[in-house]
Amino acid sequence: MKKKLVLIGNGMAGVNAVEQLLKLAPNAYEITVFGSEPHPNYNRILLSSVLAGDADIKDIVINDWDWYKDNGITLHAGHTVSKIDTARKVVQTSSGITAAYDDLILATGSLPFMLPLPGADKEGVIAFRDIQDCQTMIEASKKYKKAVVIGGGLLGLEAARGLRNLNMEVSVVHIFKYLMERQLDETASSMLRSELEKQGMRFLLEKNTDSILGKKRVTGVRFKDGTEVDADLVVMAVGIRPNVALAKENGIEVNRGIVVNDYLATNVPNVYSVGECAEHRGVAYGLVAPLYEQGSELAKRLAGVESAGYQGSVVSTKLKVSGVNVFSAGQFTDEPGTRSVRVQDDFEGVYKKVVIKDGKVIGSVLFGDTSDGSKLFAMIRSGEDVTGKEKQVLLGDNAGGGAKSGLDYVAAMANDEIVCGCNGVSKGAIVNAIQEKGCASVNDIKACTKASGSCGGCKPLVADLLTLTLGVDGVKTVKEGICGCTEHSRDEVVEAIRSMRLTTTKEVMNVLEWKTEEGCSKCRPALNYYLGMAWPEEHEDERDSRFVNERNHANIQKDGTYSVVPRIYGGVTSPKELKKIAEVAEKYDVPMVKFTGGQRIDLLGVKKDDLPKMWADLDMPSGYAYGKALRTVKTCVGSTFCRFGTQDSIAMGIELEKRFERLNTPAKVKLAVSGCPRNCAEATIKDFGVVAIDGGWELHVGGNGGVKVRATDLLCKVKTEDEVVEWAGAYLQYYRENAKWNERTSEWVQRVGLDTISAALEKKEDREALVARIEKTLSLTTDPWKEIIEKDQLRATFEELPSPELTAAKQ
Ligand SMILES: Cc1cc2nc3c(=O)[nH]c(=O)nc-3n(C[C@H](O)[C@H](O)[C@H](O)COP(=O)(O)OP(=O)(O)OC[C@H]3O[C@@H](n4cnc5c(N)ncnc54)[C@H](O)[C@@H]3O)c2cc1C
Ligand SMILES: NC(=O)c1ccc[n+]([C@@H]2O[C@H](COP(=O)([O-])OP(=O)(O)OC[C@H]3O[C@@H](n4cnc5c(N)ncnc54)[C@H](O)[C@@H]3O)[C@@H](O)[C@H]2O)c1
Ligand code: SF4
Ligand code: FES
Repeated sequence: MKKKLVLIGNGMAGVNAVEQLLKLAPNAYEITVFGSEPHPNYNRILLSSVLAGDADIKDIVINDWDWYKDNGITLHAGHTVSKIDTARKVVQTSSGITAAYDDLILATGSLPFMLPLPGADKEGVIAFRDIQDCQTMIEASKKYKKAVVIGGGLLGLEAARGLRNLNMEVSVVHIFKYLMERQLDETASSMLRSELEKQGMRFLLEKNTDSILGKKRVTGVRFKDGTEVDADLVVMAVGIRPNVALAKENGIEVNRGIVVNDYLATNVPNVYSVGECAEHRGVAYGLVAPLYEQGSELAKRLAGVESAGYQGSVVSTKLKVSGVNVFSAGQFTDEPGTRSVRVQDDFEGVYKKVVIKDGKVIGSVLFGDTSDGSKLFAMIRSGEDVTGKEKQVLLGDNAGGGAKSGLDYVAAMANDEIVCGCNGVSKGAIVNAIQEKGCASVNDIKACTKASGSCGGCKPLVADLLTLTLGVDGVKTVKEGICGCTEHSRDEVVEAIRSMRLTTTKEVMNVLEWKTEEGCSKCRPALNYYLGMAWPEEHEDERDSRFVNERNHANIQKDGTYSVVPRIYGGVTSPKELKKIAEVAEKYDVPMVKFTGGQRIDLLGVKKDDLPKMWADLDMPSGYAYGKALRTVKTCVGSTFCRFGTQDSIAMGIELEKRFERLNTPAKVKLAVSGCPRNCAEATIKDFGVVAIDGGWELHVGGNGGVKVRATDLLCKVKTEDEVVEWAGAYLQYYRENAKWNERTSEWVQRVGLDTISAALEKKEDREALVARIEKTLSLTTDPWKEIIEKDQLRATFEELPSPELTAAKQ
């Protein structure tokens, strides 16, 4: 008869131990699992990705409901064990379910630490630990604007990034002067802070929280120094505590965590513990890699496989915030007896530090370029002697001597050594996937073994293993599908549209065998754009494939109202135009009239059914403030009035705006023209910036003043106004034809490189061909609001009344 195994805690550590046990001894136990959360086992690590909008809840399930059934496991999800009778070997849930065991695993994880502040029980004060918390944040972001995250550690910063992606204003409160002080030194921490500030996060450092303000729901946070910050949502990310209450109440020895020996056994016979709740040699871990190592040892023990037992783990961390590469491992601070090698490149934003003691690498911090992370981590764990080649550890062979390459490292790894700590995948499992299952790219390996699918820190090692096993030529260059509905890349899709003359999204989906019938919110607008770009005459814009703002030709606001932004060429208006705008604002009771950063006037708080009437009364062109299109052309006063001006920037700005208005582009496009190098129109943070110089103009490209600030690259200098217009047209069309949908010029220029763009535009005949194509497209555009006003059926969608045709059809 099978023995009975009960697992309390359906989380990452406990279920991983069961998975490993099933591999070693599939028939040894009848298994019962209890989990408080009403979900199957999921990857908690990826909650950060769910919050950031990069993954769905369904994508993060590790073992679905069927897995339990297929392995004969009884799962009680949504049930909390409240009692363990260690004498009778029975557990009981608060809902009354009982289960007898021969062996019991406690894997109850941790509880987020909630600061015991006055007001901490208010609505809107939460932790970030499980699916429920994640959903609460996503819901809150739909209604509220201001989030405060308390704690500038890994969790706090990942929460902050996610909340920024949800369009919330985020302030991170941290008790120390430096962020992530448990993982980074001051230099790396300062670099991290300035990078995150560029992403729009605000930091309140050295702040000790005093209380949470508000009546029923939180409205703010007060600090001990008397200052306050507004908040509609407060996320506490100030650390975790092992969840030990159940063990303690039932006579199992507990210190900070549940005390276990090298075989993960507690002081009570047949009771084991793994995961964040367990304390081994005085350490309770908070990262998955060590928990999986514990699981592996426990599985061996339960399966009767001899082993040396668990010896403790060295840990490494990687912050999962897109656009920021941070790695930390081992002991990274300088102590007596340690020496370190550092490299700092402020131009590239790179910092690397390796700490060495007694000839061995004992710790490392990397910022900006973390590609050496896995290699350094392997060195820390192996304790290899690097005496005499300390510099090569960081600088590679350029520093002389013979430090090992990444390939040497993976070659030297033992087969059972873990490559992907997040998913507990060994070198042997990866090599097996390559040799036996035909995996030939990092993506294949991810799909097959899960390695590299969580924090991504092991990707370089996985790539090295591929090269080692298959040779450079055998590794598949990975093409990324434009979304989950297809494996076809942007270039393949555009090529198919062109070569097969596909003109509707349905055709594209059929011909390229889309996996879903209707596509998704990512591919449908992208296809609609590519089709319009390739076939401006033949393709009919598919309104339903556009986002709500573009469908309605107005920006939806957080309260469900819209904004109206008429075009004001070059930011130049007249008393007559201003009077008209004022009259319309009064007539429709517009609650707010505001100047935008792009030199125009925003009428905010407009009801949907007033939109067509207001546009009819305004009789001005749409400013496309809502679209992936040319937005504004900002100008300074230039030589007309300014004593420094060398050229007429206003006339140039108006010329460009009139020429390119209504142009559909992969992502929004902003232009600016400055009348002299003082650059008052801030042309060097625009998608296309024009700066007047003595005897001509400088043309700048790829700038961005938004979340990721980027200064432009200088494309070229030209002499005449006509040349400015020609280059602008050629550049915009080249961008339209080559960028991915939703890719800003700042990202595109970095991806394809300025040299490629310069080469494509260098020859006059190439520029003229591009200009001819952009002019064709422009000649086919019409003002959307004029069209809506004129067409009853379109107007009816705004007035929320059935259109005359529909009414007639029903009668
Ligand atoms: C947002 C986020 C991002 C993270 N990112 C990373 C990362 O990038 N890298 C990394 O290494 N780590 C990361 N971590 C930490 C990692 O997720 C944890 O170390 C890991 O999940 C701990 O696993 P565990 O099984 O010990 O605990 P848990 O995953 O917490 O599982 C314990 C489970 O037991 C259940 N339980 C508790 N008591 C009972 C009871 N009495 N009866 C029944 N069920 C019970 C709990 O509800 C829970 O579901 C992250 C954590 C979070 C929250
Ligand atoms: N990428 C990753 O590896 C990753 C991501 C998220 C979470 N995690 C893990 O999840 C667990 C929880 O993460 P965490 O960041 O909450 O824990 P943590 O203990 O690593 O960091 C908490 C941070 O909050 C700060 N803090 C403490 N009290 C504060 C206060 N009163 N006001 C402001 N700041 C305060 C601390 O100085 C510390 O930097 C950890 O085990 C962590 O390793 C890991
Ligand atoms: S950029 Fe030069 S010309 Fe334009 S306003 Fe500034 S100083 Fe005057
Ligand atoms: S180590 Fe995190 S995904 Fe592999």
